[in-house]
Amino acid sequence: MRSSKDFFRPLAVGAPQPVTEIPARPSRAIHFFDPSNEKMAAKIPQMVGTVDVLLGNLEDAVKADNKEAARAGLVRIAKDTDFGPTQLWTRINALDSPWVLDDLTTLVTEIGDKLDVIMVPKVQGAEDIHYIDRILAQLEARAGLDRPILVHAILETARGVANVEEICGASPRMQGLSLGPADLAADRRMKTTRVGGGHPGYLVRQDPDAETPDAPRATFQQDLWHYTIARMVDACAMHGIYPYYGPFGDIADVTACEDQFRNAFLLGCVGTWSLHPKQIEIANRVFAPSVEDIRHAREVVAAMGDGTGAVMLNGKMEDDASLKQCLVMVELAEQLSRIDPNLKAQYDAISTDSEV
Ligand SMILES: CC(=O)SCCNC(=O)CCNC(=O)[C@H](O)C(C)(C)COP(=O)(O)OP(=O)(O)OC[C@H]1O[C@@H](n2cnc3c(N)ncnc32)[C@H](O)[C@@H]1OP(=O)(O)O
Ligand SMILES: CC(=O)C(=O)O
Ligand SMILES: [Mg+2]
Repeated sequence: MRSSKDFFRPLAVGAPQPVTEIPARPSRAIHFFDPSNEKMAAKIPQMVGTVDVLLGNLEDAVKADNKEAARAGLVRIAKDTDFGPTQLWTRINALDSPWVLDDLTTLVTEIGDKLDVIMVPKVQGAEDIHYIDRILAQLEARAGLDRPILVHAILETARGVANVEEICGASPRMQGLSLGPADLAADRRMKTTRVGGGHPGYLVRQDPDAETPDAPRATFQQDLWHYTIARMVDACAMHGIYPYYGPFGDIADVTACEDQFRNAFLLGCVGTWSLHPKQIEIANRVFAPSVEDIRHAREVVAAMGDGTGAVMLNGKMEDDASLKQCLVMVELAEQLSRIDPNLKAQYDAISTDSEV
């Protein structure tokens, strides 16, 4: 175990000072692209400003024969593109793969100054983060970087879920976690073949009626991912880092995608992945508080005065704790307003309404 005094010392001579806090940068959608796919890659410069995070994917979904082309493509895109307010992330190959060492060496030395976050797949425990932490420090020192690259882990093995708290706390670089429902389902030997989302077989059924025991009984589909997302949210909150839903593979089913994203937002996630351009709009809408929620939250803030005691507002009790819930929403709306003029206009219009 590292001494708490050493936790914020660089892990290599000449590496940048570790951060003491992870900045709350809006990241409603982490948009995946394959840098070896020329058609997709050509679209990336035009997507800057339309999405909070662009992620050059090097791992699963990139063919083995294209791994080197994907890495080189990402370097080229990063060098040639001004990302403005949009963050640039990458997902490297797994730590036991033949590609990961070159992924890290090439990306940090060539475009480390452009990369905000490195996503690490199939993280099993703190030892994986310790490995990444040290090698990143060495490479950052070699590249002369002046700020550390942050690390995001995908929760996609049963062991990773069992170790989720230690993963979140393993390094000051830890920025957040995403759910990896496809690999996680396989690793747990779950019996679903879908990439995220629900399953019609995972349900509860209404009790039989005593008078008509043979009458049809309503069923209610349940969320397969509730347990894992809830664990992830608590582990991230405990360590001051950010939880994200992951991929929703049924690109055509925009309704179920929106539902899954909203469940994650309500439970505490700050964003999700987008695999196809049409999922960006869904994520941007869902991972922002609604105008109604902000109107209510501002009313509570105004009614609560110094923030203590209890008041009645529209027939409901509000107190110190509900004020804190409202402040979560108000702060998120303020952060998003700084980068999204449409949302700013919608939230600003509320003040005008209530002043009239
Ligand atoms: C379990 C996991 O690990 S999930 C993470 C890994 N998976 C991924 O990253 C998948 C990323 N997405 C994709 O590969 C693709 O979107 C697919 C394979 C799902 C669908 O691709 P297509 O069949 O080409 O979709 P579609 O025909 O609807 O595409 C429409 C346009 O959007 C483009 N497009 C599709 N996906 C993307 C993307 N992620 N980013 C940018 N552009 C895209 C296509 O190139 C196409 O362009 P065109 O109109 O100029 O021809
Ligand atoms: C997200 C991911 O990598 C998975 O579901 O396996
Ligand atoms: Mg995976």
